Amino acid sequence: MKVVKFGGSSVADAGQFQKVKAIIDQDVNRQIVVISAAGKYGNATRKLTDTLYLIADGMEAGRDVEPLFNQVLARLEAINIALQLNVPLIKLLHTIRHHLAIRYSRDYLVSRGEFLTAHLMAAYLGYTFVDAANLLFFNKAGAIDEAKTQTAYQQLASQHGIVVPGFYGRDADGHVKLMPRGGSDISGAWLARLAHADLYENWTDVSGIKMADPRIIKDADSIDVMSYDELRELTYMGFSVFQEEAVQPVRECGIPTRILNTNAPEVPGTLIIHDDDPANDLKTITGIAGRKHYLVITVRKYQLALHLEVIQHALGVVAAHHLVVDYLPTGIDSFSLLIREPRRQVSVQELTAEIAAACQPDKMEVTENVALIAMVSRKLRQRPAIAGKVLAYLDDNLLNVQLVSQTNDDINLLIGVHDLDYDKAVRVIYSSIHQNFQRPAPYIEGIA
Ligand SMILES: Nc1ncnc2c1ncn2[C@@H]1O[C@H](COP(=O)(O)OP(=O)(O)O)[C@@H](O)[C@H]1O
Ligand SMILES: N[C@@H](CC(=O)OP(=O)(O)O)C(=O)O
Repeated sequence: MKVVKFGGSSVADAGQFQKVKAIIDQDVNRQIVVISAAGKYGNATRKLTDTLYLIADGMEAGRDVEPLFNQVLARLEAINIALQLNVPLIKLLHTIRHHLAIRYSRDYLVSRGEFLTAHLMAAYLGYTFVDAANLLFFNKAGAIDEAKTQTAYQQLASQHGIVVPGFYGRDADGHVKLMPRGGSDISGAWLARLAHADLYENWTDVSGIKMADPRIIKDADSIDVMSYDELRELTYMGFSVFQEEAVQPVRECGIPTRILNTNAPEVPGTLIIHDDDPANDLKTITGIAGRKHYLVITVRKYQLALHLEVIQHALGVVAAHHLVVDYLPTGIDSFSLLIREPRRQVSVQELTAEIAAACQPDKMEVTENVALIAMVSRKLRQRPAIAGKVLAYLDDNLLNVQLVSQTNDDINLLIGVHDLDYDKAVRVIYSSIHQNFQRPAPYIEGIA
């Protein structure tokens, strides 16, 4: 049994729906289908989910959202008509608006993108529509309530030939709750776990995971096989092809995931397997990912090791503002907080002043607009000189490195550069990997 998730790009229009059906028809094991809201592909330049967020913003601000609702209807109706599905979209939308009038909920509204798209797909495949609000339950803490979800899954009339909308479930108070952006990957991973699937197929618009973001490196190599550990690091650092929270449900029960391309289904894509699986190849660097807009605060204090409570105080300040510290590199007399966007709650000046008051440092340095680039591989430990080689290569290309750190598990080498240098640094690092860490003539911008 396979659980198959189709991303928004795979269900963007009637033509994409036809590709999905061909894929389902080709393998009888594809019985549980998770669907995102119609996304971007071809002429469709906006995700349905983004239109729904605009409607939510408009409704909350008291603006006229009629034209946006009409856009939603027109987009889905085009699929309905082209494929002769006879899904009562006008009636469904009417019910949705009735619900919103009685009790407005942003999560409910935005989740209707997957709800309606999945209705269309169920009709097209001849599968049963199963509402995720009756299947995936969250507990009070916002995590999946596994026992309740398992019970709901067991009670399904049929666990074969079903279509489930992704991206949402039901919270402990009985209301629809959205997952983070890209959350249909998470729904699919949970369905795979519930069904004890042999494989979780995640269908998108790229032929597997590339070693680097294809929007920066057009012809980046695909990764054939990688481990969940590596994937987790890379998704955390911005590999947007797979939602980071989708890793754990499948990793824990040893279900492999394959990332596949709906537009080129014959290409094997990327297989993600258990961390200790010997099938993991010996590639030194599996991938490069990154995020921009970090704030780096370095606190210097003589004999820090004897005053570790200083770090606690700094973290207390950051936590009080609900900020996320992704990394915390430490030295003998200093530590750095690598703080991620968004930081709307507090200004940099206020934050710095509060940390100074809490830590009484000898010195503090604050750097804004830092981009972090992670080179991820389980094999870094076996090639200790790589950090030096990459840094030399960056230096040859006149890139100013603001920070270097290697995580303790040796899976992740982290390099910080200015936001403006991000794309170039990714290209340089990618190119250095391709040169097998030799130091050839400096890389020239524009020749990736
Ligand atoms: N390392 C990477 N490998 C493959 N795709 C990546 C990578 N990093 C970013 N992406 C982007 O992720 C996109 C697929 O994710 P997403 O837009 O969520 O698709 P879908 O709508 O199918 O879920 C690709 O089109 C690609 O631009
Ligand atoms: N539609 C939601 C959820 C999702 O998973 O979408 P996609 O599979 O297109 O990334 C979003 O845009 O965030």
